[in-house]
Amino acid sequence: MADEQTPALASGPTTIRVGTRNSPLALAQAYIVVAALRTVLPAYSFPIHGMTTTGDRDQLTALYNFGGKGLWTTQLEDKLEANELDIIVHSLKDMPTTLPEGLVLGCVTKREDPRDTLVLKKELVDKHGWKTLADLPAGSVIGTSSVRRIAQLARRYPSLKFKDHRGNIQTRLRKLEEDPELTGIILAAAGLQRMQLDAHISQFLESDNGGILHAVGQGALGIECRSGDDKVLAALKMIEDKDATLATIAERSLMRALEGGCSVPIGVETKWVEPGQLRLRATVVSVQGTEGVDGEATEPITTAEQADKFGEKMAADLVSRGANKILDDINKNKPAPPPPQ
Ligand SMILES: NCc1[nH]cc(CCC(=O)O)c1CC(=O)O
Repeated sequence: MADEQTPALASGPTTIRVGTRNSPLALAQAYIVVAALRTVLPAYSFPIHGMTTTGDRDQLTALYNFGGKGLWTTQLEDKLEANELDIIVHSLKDMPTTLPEGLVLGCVTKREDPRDTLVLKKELVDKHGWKTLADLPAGSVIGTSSVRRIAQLARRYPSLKFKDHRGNIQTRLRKLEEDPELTGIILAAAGLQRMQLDAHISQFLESDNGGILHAVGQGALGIECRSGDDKVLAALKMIEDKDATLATIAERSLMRALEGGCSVPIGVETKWVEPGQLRLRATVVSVQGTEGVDGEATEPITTAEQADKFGEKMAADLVSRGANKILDDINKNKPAPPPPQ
């Protein structure tokens, strides 16, 4: 955090306009970022503009958007480019690894717990005392639409069944209780924690011993801005978290190098095993969970360039051991997007 304001922050307008999607989670995240900005820039104001995007309205098209071109983000980015907004707050995991020209990832803030969690149907917990995936009988149905989650869970728990499950977090929690077929659902810890819904969590899915790796960027917030906007960049620098930034740079460069969009089954985990020493684990799994290529390495990381190289190196290692075959199969079998309506 800067002790003194840079000249860019000390002069000119004192308003930073904040764009976000309109979902309860996105709004909660925008409030978190605005609260952090207020503590470092108390004289500034941060009006929040919520927007319902195509991705929110049309979940079918969004699902087909394997390439990660960001149906959830382009309309907000148009407003950023048109100077109608100054920053956009995103779940980093929903941000494409390549941004439109002229826009940059201005900062990554302190990361929440990046793990996935299991939320079990209350009635079944009360009746059977189930707590974890290992407690569930064969054939239990887990709701999730994430290929990454399904593929990894199927690999570890081959007797589970999966059912498509979408909507915002509140909707998913409601559908879990209402749908007689479902035993449980998988949700990111971070989203539940940010909305004080973490009492619903039955189990944190661990990464050890062939466990579940989370999505690239999961649990972190990414703030997008114009590349030449010195004032905003200086403000964002003050709320940046260095560890989260370097770790997510490595994760995103791994994904970029594998040309994976948000629906491609790449799981990762980054941990600072000691200060300046980053351990990166990654897995690329086939859609049915029958094949997988795993990687793990620890390197000294203190700069963005090193983090970027680390991710690329891991990607090359995974490819040399067969990850490209899995990704090619996925791209071959990718359904054509539905016609526009
Ligand atoms: N794809 C939706 C999405 N984007 C970010 C989060 C959770 C918050 C985060 O990972 O930062 C979620 C919900 C979920 O996966 O449970």
